[in-house]
Amino acid sequence: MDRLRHFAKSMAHSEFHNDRGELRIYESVDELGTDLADYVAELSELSVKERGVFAVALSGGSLIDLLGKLCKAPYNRTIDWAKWYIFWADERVVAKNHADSNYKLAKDGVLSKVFILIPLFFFVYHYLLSRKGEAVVLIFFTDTRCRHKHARGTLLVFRQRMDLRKNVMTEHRYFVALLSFKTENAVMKREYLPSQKDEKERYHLAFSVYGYGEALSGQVRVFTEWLLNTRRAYTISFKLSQAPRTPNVPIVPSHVHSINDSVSAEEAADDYEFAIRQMVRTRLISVSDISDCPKFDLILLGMGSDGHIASLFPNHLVLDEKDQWVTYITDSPKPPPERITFTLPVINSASNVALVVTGENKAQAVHLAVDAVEPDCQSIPARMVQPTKGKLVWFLDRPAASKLNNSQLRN
Ligand SMILES: O=C1O[C@H](COP(=O)(O)O)[C@@H](O)[C@H](O)[C@H]1O
Repeated sequence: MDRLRHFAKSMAHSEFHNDRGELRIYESVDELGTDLADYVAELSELSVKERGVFAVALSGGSLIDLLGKLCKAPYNRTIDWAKWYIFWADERVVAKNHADSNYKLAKDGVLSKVFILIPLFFFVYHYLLSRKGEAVVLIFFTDTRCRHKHARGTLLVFRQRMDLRKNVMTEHRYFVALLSFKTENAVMKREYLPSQKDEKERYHLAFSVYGYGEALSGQVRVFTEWLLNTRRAYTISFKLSQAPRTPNVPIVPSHVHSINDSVSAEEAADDYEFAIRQMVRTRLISVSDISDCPKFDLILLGMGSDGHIASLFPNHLVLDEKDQWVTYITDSPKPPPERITFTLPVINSASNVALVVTGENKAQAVHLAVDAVEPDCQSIPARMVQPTKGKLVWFLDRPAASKLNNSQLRN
């Protein structure tokens, strides 16, 4: 199976190594997205095994779309999302709900598909842990205002997450059903519930969940009690506006570290560095044994057509910053002007850095960043990404690789 996967993977892209790291070149953006998700998932697994957590820094731009496969099967089930700590390698100093915010981009593209199930999942999971050996019924309600396929998707993911925790679940008999609140549908679907009265009585708890505002939750509870013939029903309700559009995977909201958007760029950079220092102190982020810099398990970078990475632009003074971990600029050549950014020492202290670049408009910058060319290319920020001890991997599609010197890499 593994050999097959390896074969399939090696067919999908060409892989080369030079002193600029590992270059992976893909025939299509879709293949790139699949391999990128695989790569992130493998690093996450490794890091969770070694350190118990995975500290990852994201960028904005086209990278977020390319990370989209992480929210889909199999990664939504197999990745231990609860162990992820998420940061931004750069951020625009705008409100979190502003169209230019890198946080918003990641939230809409990836993280919003991860938030909503958390309270429910962890609540139920911890409840189950405390009721060892007892039988439990979980009922997911939906109604016509909730689109059923999404409710079913959520149910499916929930069930899979529970099944993944086999060591806990073997302690229980549990049962999951999806019902519609509309009475006629509920009656129709009663076959999903334990049928015998004595069977019913063995289930002591009902969670009725999904898509309701406060006003309806009481009715749902009464209905649940009636169905289960028990007074120990428990109801959790979500407002319809919070209903997820796709099945979710659980990232813990407090593990998502976005910038303070209500202060100046300078203060936001200081605050962000302070937050990272706290995490280094508790070793949620490792520390480099060469510098005193944080050692992220993975930093994911995009690259602009001018060769900028994070918010480090060509010929900008902050490229020389050696002391700060996070710095700020107020004169970004690409709008918006105010940004915060990881500095090069932090990027180069990471255990892994991925540079993800697609499109022909970036081919010249890729050539200048990767190939051995004239000295003035030294000022291309992407060329300055040289992890001291870590590993650098370039994910390129064919058009982005089309100006590389080595003809094997171009075709
Ligand atoms: O402004 C930025 O641009 C770069 C590159 O973006 P892309 O859309 O050309 O991929 C991005 O990596 C960075 O995070 C962002 O702030």
